[in-house]
Amino acid sequence: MTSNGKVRTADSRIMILGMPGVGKSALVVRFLTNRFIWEYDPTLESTYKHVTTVDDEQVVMEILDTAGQEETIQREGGVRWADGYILVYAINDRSSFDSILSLKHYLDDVKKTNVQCVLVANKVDLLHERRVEASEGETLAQDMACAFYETSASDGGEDIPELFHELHREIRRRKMIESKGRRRSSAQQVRNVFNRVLNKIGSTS
Ligand SMILES: Nc1nc2c(ncn2[C@@H]2O[C@H](COP(=O)(O)OP(=O)(O)OP(=O)(O)O)[C@@H](O)[C@H]2O)c(=O)[nH]1
Repeated sequence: MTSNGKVRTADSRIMILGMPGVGKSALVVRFLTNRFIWEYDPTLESTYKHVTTVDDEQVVMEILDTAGQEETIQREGGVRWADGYILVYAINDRSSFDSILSLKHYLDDVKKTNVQCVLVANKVDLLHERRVEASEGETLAQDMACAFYETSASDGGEDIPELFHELHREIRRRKMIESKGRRRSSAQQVRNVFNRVLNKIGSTS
């Protein structure tokens, strides 16, 4: 809520994606409540509005937690809505890691740009079941030009707030660059009109 009573719009809209069961809901709940809950309804898609502090600034985040088996059309609506994406796989599920790159290509295609994202390897508490090395996650994150975190929603998850904050920073950077670009192009348009008027005056005098 702002001081004049209006509901503040979100500073960043974040969508969380990954195969079923990798722990997307668990990560969101850990971020929002600092708790771990063992089971969630796998069919639910939920949006949360959350006020938090990033670099001493109060920000409003909207978070869309998707169900892994979502309809394509529903998912595409979420992708268009979001400013940035958290891509999640589980370290004990190789296929969830293998699906990440095509997911990133899908996001780039829908948004027609190289999207802002963070790569998260979840369930690091299950080290004895590891099927994906940390170095593979790091390399993939470098290829996708995004930050990489290995974490566990069930086991502490101290770095979970930081991964949401880092994505927010990336989104903010992108928005600043885009709004500077828009300001520059509208200033240029004014200059063009002005020049045309001057030329016209010059040619008639
Ligand atoms: N050991 C362990 N289990 C986890 C962790 N995170 C989630 N789980 C478990 O993994 C299962 C799936 O977690 P969810 O958070 O529902 O996964 P999801 O990606 O939201 O699943 P869908 O909604 O089906 O797409 C649940 O049984 C969780 O308790 C973790 O960090 N470690």
